[in-house]
Amino acid sequence: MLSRKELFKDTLKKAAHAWKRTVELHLTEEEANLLRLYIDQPGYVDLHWVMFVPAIKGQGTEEQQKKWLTMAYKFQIIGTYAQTELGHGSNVQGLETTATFDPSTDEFIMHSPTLTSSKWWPGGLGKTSTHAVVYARLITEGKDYGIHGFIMQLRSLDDHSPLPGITIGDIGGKFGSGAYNSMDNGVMRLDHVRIPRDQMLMRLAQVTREGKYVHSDVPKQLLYGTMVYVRQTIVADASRALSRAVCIAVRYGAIRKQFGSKAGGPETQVLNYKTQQSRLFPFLASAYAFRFVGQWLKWLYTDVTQKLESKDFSTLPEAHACTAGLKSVTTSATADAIEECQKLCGGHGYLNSSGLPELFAVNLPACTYEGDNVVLLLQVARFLMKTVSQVASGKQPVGTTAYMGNIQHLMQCKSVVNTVEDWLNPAAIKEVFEARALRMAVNCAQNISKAPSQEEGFEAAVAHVQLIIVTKFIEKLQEDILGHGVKEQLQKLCGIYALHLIHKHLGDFLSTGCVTARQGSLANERLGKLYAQVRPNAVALVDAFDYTDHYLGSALGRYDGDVYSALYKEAWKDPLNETVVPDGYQEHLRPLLKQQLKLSRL
Ligand SMILES: CCCCCCCCCC/C=C\CCCCCCCCCC(=O)SCCNC(=O)CCNC(=O)[C@H](O)C(C)(C)COP(=O)(O)OP(=O)(O)OC[C@H]1O[C@@H](n2cnc3c(N)ncnc32)[C@H](O)[C@@H]1OP(=O)(O)O
Ligand SMILES: Cc1cc2nc3c(=O)[nH]c(=O)nc-3n(C[C@H](O)[C@H](O)[C@H](O)COP(=O)(O)OP(=O)(O)OC[C@H]3O[C@@H](n4cnc5c(N)ncnc54)[C@H](O)[C@@H]3O)c2cc1C
Repeated sequence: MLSRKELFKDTLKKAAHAWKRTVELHLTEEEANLLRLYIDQPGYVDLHWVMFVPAIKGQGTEEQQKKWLTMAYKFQIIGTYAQTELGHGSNVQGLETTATFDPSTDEFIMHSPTLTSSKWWPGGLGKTSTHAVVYARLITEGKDYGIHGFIMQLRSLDDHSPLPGITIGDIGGKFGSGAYNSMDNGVMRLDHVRIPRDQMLMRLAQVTREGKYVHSDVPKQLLYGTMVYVRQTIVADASRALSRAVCIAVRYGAIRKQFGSKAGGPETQVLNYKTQQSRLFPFLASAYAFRFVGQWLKWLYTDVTQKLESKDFSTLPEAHACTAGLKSVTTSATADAIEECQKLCGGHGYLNSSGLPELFAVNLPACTYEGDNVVLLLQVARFLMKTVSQVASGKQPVGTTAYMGNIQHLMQCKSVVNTVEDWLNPAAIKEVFEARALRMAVNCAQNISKAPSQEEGFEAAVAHVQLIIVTKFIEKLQEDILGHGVKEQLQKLCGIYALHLIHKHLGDFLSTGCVTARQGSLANERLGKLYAQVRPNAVALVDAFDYTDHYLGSALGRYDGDVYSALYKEAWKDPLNETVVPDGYQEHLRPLLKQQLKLSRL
């Protein structure tokens, strides 16, 4: 119900309070991040911690880190990540902003040469940030060395006004009434703004006092390292958002009743309808699947970071492919699922008080930010094509592509599934997913060799990423899982996750010969049985997410199920209900009604 200005100020207030508590309670960086989650409104702090600080950590020298991170940790400065421009987003190499070295003053001149080079979108840039890591083309000795990161002060630390040569503002309202409108995504034009040479982030490359460009011995892809880090955190965000939506839809489905009453008896809970289960339970399974793969991805990222510190860059391509692919698949599935959860809740799901419209609006842009999902899947495809060609030349693949080493078997194997029960076997499931992913990648590599096209491989990338998610779910079930019967429930959800993908992508499985039509139909039969088995525990499985009513923010998803009185109470809070006769009655309704009445009496 807040206006844009009120919403923005409310976010500033909450973020400031969280910061105060962080200091008072001496929270670690990880704990502070968790606390920030409960602000639950996008705001400048997200960019400060999730992008500004990691960019300096990953791309700054030790000296630069000491100087800037000390200030950033104490919130003496607030930073953002200014990469995207009005005319350029996905194609980072196409950015136009320039950083031209001037040896006479030992400074870089930061400039926006065109309208399309205006920085556009960075969160917190519009009204809040005092500093930014700005990405620009480095030009020295008359040569363009491509994109590099620079730390720039944007606003005065005394009165917050923009520094000379910097034009800065908010880019305007966004999708939905609340959602991302709490964030001041910004626009910035630079008019020959000078910054000291040592504000170029110099871990990857340096410019000497004389203006000579020197590249370090680290791969230039580390320039994109911040994006790898954030994509990994976005997978965890997606699983959280999806579990919130599913929690609302499952709990409401157990309360809502329609049809089916016999002789005046109670109607049927909509959650008992098979159509409702087949639409909703795959999302329940996905919420668990994304959580487990998110935990694994966090481990992978930590592992890669440790290797990078000891100058082992070998796992960087895999980390890029995994983070890009999983960010893409999980955020797309989550946005689609939240939208479907609204429909699963019928008309009430469309009310803001259901919590679903806000959840959708705030998570939808995750399909775009931090790399458009299609563009990222094409990066995965590129990685797969390289791996296929390495396998062809005898190299043994490792990590998430290790299955490709089993090429002889996987290219010709036939699924062992013969009965409905066989689809309970994790090894049988894994094999068909591996065979499908490999066959699609190999087909794609063959097509590309005939008619090279960058866009080939999208589907193969999806198949590979789905295999990763299924595999990590199966591996999770091999761990010790506490709690009576918990493992059995998770096994059912794992089955639902995998088999619903077989159902959804049956065309791929059939056309690659991984599954026969009969096996596809057995998978559907198994799926129907699993839905029925999960039904009695569905509410417990969403209660297990352990969300408070306050955090869930939904009249439909209340823990106590007292949905109708909550909806009724929420309706009366609407500003339209502040008066019985609405504003505007005197000017617009009354004259009209009176006139029509007069006419009818003539
Ligand atoms: C705020 C959240 C709201 C939630 C609601 C409330 C809850 C609050 C809780 C908050 C909690 C957490 C908050 C999380 C907040 C997230 C906020 C995010 C805000 C968004 C920020 C942004 O969007 S920043 C801008 C992002 N931009 C992009 O991602 C651009 C995408 N484009 C690219 O990355 C590149 O252009 C490209 C990879 C597509 C192409 O690069 P290039 O032109 O160089 O070409 P190549 O394809 O030739 O690649 C060259 C080689 O480099 C390899 N590569 C590419 N990328 C990487 C990488 N990242 N790492 C390693 N290697 C990489 C590529 O594979 C090629 O290798 P070879 O094949 O070996 O040559
Ligand atoms: C809420 C939000 C917050 C953001 N925060 C920040 C921030 O803090 N800092 C920052 O720097 N940026 C930020 N961004 C910008 C974001 O990173 C870009 O929007 C994103 O990288 C996509 O780029 P684009 O908008 O240029 O889309 P485009 O690349 O123009 O995409 C348009 C369409 O073209 C398609 N397409 C593009 N290239 C290809 C290709 N090669 N093959 C096939 N299809 C293609 C895409 O799939 C898409 O459908 C934010 C964006 C949003 C929405």
